[in-house]
Amino acid sequence: MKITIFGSGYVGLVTGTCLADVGHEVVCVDVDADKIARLNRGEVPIYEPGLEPMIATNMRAGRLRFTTDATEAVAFGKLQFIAVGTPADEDGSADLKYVLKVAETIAQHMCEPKVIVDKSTVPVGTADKVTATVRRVLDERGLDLAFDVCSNPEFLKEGAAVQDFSQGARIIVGTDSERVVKAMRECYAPYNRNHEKLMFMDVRSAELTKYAANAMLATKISFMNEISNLAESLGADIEDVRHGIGSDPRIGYHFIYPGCGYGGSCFPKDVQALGRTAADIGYKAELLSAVEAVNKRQKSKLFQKLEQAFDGDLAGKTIALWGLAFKPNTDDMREAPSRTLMEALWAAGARVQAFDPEATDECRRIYGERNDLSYCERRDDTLEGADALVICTEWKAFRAVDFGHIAATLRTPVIIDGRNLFDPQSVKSAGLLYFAMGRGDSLQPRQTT
Ligand SMILES: NC(=O)C1=CN([C@@H]2O[C@H](COP(=O)(O)OP(=O)(O)OC[C@H]3O[C@@H](n4cnc5c(N)ncnc54)[C@H](O)[C@@H]3O)[C@@H](O)[C@H]2O)C=CC1
Ligand SMILES: O=C(O)[C@H]1O[C@H](OP(=O)(O)OP(=O)(O)OC[C@H]2O[C@@H](n3ccc(=O)[nH]c3=O)[C@H](O)[C@@H]2O)[C@H](O)[C@@H](O)[C@@H]1O
Repeated sequence: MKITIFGSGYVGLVTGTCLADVGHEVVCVDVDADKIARLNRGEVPIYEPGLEPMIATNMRAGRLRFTTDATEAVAFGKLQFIAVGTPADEDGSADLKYVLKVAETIAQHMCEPKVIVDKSTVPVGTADKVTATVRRVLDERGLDLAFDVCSNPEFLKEGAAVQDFSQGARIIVGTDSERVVKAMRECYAPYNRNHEKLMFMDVRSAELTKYAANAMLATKISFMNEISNLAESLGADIEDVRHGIGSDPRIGYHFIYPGCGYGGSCFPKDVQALGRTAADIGYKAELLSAVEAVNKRQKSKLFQKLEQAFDGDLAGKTIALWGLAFKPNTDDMREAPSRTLMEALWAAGARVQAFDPEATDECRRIYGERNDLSYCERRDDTLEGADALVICTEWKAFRAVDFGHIAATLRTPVIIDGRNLFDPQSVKSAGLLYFAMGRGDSLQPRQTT
């Protein structure tokens, strides 16, 4: 099947590559000429495990191409995917200007019927806006061409995007058109062999399903962070509590890790956008507001713990920071807790010595070279001359450490662990002070009975 994908970011690039990998012919189009030039040279602009070799294989096989030429791209695909950004607007609603621009572009160039597939995360009612935009431009061109607009939200996670796309739990399609059902069945047939994954529903339900999924996941995290803060004050250990509640199959172990707040390009903006949608129809979405508020508070916890450890005086201190990305296995730093921390530390007159296995270049792109930020080549280089160690991201390479070496190298024996990676007893027995999240007893000997 011939497929065009507008937007070659995390979602567009992964979607296009995976669809080419199962045998479809794919053209990815982007307005970022530099990104397209890099892709055509075989450079992959994002870090995503497994993606680079898959792109290379499918480019060599002639099934995957990259272009900035919208005319060629629109002419190519029977399916025209929209996978461009939907960032938060000033009032928190999703900004649809990129989505509607693509709708306009498709309508300006199409000369035969097309199925337009909205993969970007968009508020309920967006398919109607895309339809109206396409119709307006076709009218301006004096053309009466058939077209369909459907919703096909994406549920992949960064860091596991290829696997999530290829082995996702479900494929949601919102449409009331038999033509779309047929086309989308053909597109996704390679993923639908083991059992039926395609779920067809009306467009509005599909659009809402995406926000409901992200809001539910964000709610789980904020709930756990709330309980974690209670545990901390009550002298309980959130890690024991997590195991205790996760063992109930109605709750489950997945996605209930407390931490230093959720980041990334999606949960923050999507919870906000759903709240905005609710406000627009006069509904006060109190749970969503609480989820956001708890997350905002949680992101400042690491700084507060440092202040606590240093009696409020961080001026002139040097902080070793492990993990810049908003989560492991990505170089994405959008809304990362590390940014909240670094910016607070700089405002307080402290320096940061940071290491991340993949996100250093991204950090340089965001913050550039500055006197109060050193980029370290190796994890343990951050410890040299540092007053404390803070862990922001749970990369695998941070899990096994020599606490004796950390204690001997840091100027002050303090670890602030935003991801609860370590056993408090092991840290403590190396002579380190351990401030974790929601572990009320982490500074005291653990009771064993
Ligand atoms: N990043 C993620 O893990 C996920 C993102 N989503 C949603 O997917 C959408 C895209 O997100 P990302 O891929 O992260 O965004 P991104 O920012 O990584 O990529 C968007 C791309 O679209 C391009 N673009 C903008 N206008 C264009 C136009 N008129 N024509 C062609 N290309 C254009 C940009 O240059 C950029 O390369 C958003 O709505 C997001 O909420 C959904 C699931 C997962
Ligand atoms: O719409 C999207 O863009 C995507 O948003 C999330 O994916 P992503 O943001 O890539 O990453 P997650 O693994 O969900 O993590 C998001 C944030 O939550 C935090 N988190 C996650 C899980 C957990 O138990 N605790 C926790 O604090 C992570 O550290 C991270 O900062 C969803 O998991 C995807 O299903 C969805 O498609």
